[in-house]
Amino acid sequence: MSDIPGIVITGASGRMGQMLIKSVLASDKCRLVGALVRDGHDWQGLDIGVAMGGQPVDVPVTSDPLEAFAKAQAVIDFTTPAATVDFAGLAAQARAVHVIGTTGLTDNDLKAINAAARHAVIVRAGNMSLGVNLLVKLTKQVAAALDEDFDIEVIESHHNQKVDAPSGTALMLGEAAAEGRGVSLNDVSDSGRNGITGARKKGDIGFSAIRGGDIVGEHDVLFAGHGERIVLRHMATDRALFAGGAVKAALWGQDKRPGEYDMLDVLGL
Ligand SMILES: NC(=O)c1ccc[n+]([C@@H]2O[C@H](COP(=O)([O-])OP(=O)(O)OC[C@H]3O[C@@H](n4cnc5c(N)ncnc54)[C@H](O)[C@@H]3O)[C@@H](O)[C@H]2O)c1
Ligand SMILES: O=C(O)C1=N[C@H](C(=O)O)CCC1
Repeated sequence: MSDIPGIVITGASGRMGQMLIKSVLASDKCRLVGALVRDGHDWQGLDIGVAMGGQPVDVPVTSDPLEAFAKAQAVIDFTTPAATVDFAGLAAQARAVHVIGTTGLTDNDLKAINAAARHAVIVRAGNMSLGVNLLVKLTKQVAAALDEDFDIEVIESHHNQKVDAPSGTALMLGEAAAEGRGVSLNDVSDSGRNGITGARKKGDIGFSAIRGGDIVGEHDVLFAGHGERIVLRHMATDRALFAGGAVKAALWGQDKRPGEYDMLDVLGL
């Protein structure tokens, strides 16, 4: 029995799942103890190393979350909102740190996750990269320094398989801009413009989503004034960035009290 934390990766066959498996296997600070896929997936029962086209790593793929989480000190979860809500309850039952990267969560999903965080540590962020979390801080600072003569627009680009919009990152940036301005994002958010929309409403925070090809994730926060524009930009070119942040969060959470945390907590920003 090793004393470094054992980690389960959910959605193991997904884009982020596979990247997370590689990150955990490459780390000497944690070990892989489980790889979870949807029930009926053809990887079930295979060794995860072999399923991913490499050497065996002695971790069979399972579709039983209870069995997998019982062996884990942390669960890293980049799946779908419905799966993540289920996993939040089960990870809390197992007293495992639950790192949530899943985006597209509704207010009801967030309530369920918040309830699970009464019993266990949950770290949730729409983006686990250092760069984006720094951008969140900068966005709040710039929004606080400028008045409503500067229109704020968040523009995001992602690959053509992404299912939610605006992206989790865009919403984090929009929340930060709204906080800087001292308003609630719900009151000023404007996304999905189409048709005769009328002139832009002063004070609104706009969102635009581009989907195409294999774009990993790009975000601009535009502050457009009269005669000048400020653009804060982050461009991700490698998903390893998100996986590295998630593993860091799983380790950080090991000695924390139950509650809901984010990457600003983990990174000390
Ligand atoms: N927070 C971040 O830094 C960050 C970074 C990248 C992606 N994401 C988010 O992570 C999520 C996944 O992204 P992706 O590109 O890997 O998607 P993906 O579709 O490639 O992977 C999702 C995987 O989850 C699996 N899954 C669904 N329900 C499941 C269940 N009940 N049990 C086990 N597995 C289940 C699917 O089979 C799939 O393999 C999205 O919400 C995305 O926006 C967040
Ligand atoms: O590929 C995705 O999906 C991504 N999702 C996150 C988001 O919604 O912001 C982070 C970037 C990649």
